[in-house]
Amino acid sequence: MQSPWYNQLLAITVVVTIAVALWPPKKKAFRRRGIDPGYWNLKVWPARIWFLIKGHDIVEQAYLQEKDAPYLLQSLNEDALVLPPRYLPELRMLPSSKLSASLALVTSVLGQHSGVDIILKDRQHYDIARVQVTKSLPTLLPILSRKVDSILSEELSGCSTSDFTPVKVKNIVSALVLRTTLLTFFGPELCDNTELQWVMEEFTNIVRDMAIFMLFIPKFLRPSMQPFLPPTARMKRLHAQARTILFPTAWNLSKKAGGGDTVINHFLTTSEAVDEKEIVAKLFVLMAGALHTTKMSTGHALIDLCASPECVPGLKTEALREHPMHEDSPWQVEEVNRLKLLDSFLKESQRFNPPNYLSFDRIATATFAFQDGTVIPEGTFISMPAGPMAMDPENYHDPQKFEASRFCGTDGSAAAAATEKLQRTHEFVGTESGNIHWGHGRFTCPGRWYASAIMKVIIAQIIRRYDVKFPKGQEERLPNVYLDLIVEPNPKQVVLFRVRE
Ligand code: HEM
Repeated sequence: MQSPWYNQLLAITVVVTIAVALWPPKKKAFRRRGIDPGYWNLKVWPARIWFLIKGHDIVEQAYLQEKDAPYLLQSLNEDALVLPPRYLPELRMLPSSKLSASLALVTSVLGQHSGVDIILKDRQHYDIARVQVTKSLPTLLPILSRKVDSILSEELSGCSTSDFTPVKVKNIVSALVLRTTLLTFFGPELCDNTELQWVMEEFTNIVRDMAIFMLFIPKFLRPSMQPFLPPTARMKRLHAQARTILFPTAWNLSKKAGGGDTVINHFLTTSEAVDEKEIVAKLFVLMAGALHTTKMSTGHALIDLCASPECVPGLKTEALREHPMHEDSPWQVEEVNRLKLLDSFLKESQRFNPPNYLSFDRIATATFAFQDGTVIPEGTFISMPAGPMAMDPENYHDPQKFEASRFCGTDGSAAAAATEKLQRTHEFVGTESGNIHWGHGRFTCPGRWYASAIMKVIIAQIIRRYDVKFPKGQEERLPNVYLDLIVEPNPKQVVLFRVRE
């Protein structure tokens, strides 16, 4: 007769063997790039750090070596499945019941711990950016145009027609984008409120700090630890501060604006019951998304003006044709829409400096299979290699060459002659094969018409009013800063400004 110890040992061995067999590394079918976090994620930290330092190179190399093969990549938080572009047509047809962009956004910043998950409640933030903000552009843009002018005059008050004045790109772009965005969100009374400016920028810092804390805490402990972490208290105070600034005045402001084309007013008027806490939470997330991306893209564009001085005369001629120098009236939306060369320049700048090297982030909310049989299990975080796609000769002729007129022909006439559909893909907001910098499909950035319009006004006004160039001895852009996959303009970059005669 066998001893009870023998039976127990046998039972334990069987259970462990089954557990190991049923618990292989996640999504084993796909090749892995970067460092494998290994069984039970034992090597997850080396994998995360490697991604932080080398994420950009890993994605680039993977595309060059095997662009049609999906691969797994341990990013800072989630384990992402990077899919090749050939799956895009199928992915864009999938219903929102199978793919979620908002959930991917929340997951990527561990936003369930910092309140970013408010965007999962409904689509109010998305609809306001897409519908109300875009519809308000004809009335909003002239107001923003005047604001751009006054910010430029303030920030460049030391500039003259005789000498060039050095200005940090980061500072001027930050002032322009932050204050115009606050004007759009809260109206003229609040856009220059420095406390509100600080509050709105601080939100992103706290979300980042919370995510960093959480990475060090095992998943199952996170919800119980969250209330005791320093970012939680900071976030609570920040929300309270925002409500104090915004809510005594919000209704009055909206009434004063005569129906109110501010984002806060759109939230108030489209909410069934006004819940200040919820509105502030949604405003924070929308503002954070709008600010960071628009600042980066505008910074890149300003630097590209200096890096490609040969494209400035054409852009200047176009801007002066649509808005002659003697006119001190603000830009109108129809005039901005006619800036086709500027559209093309901004698209080319974005092609070279995408906001993120991976785009089209989604979470599979149900298991599905592609036509080739590849199965994407529920819960998979998927992405696409936006950066390398934009530099693929299959998508763009001579992709390494910066061609300001690539999307419209040298004088803009090609775009004018093209069909309406073609014209639309040639706009900055348009997407063509190889371009997923605004995302793709049914969740494409809903704020892109607004972002494009304000960026065009900023760059067109700089071109009309100033000569810009790099400091003496600098011919090329300082290298971009890659923090994992985010492509930031170099924070040290300085541009010289001189008032045009
Ligand atoms: C140059 C500036 C901008 C860039 C490059 C950009 C890019 C993007 C990208 C890539 C996405 C993800 C789309 C997808 O995965 O299909 C996105 C989503 C979004 N963007 Fe933008 N964006 C910009 C400006 C703005 C602005 C100014 C607003 C608001 C007025 C805005 C509001 C949103 C919203 C609400 C989402 C959806 C978030 C969600 O999934 O819930 N964006 N944007």
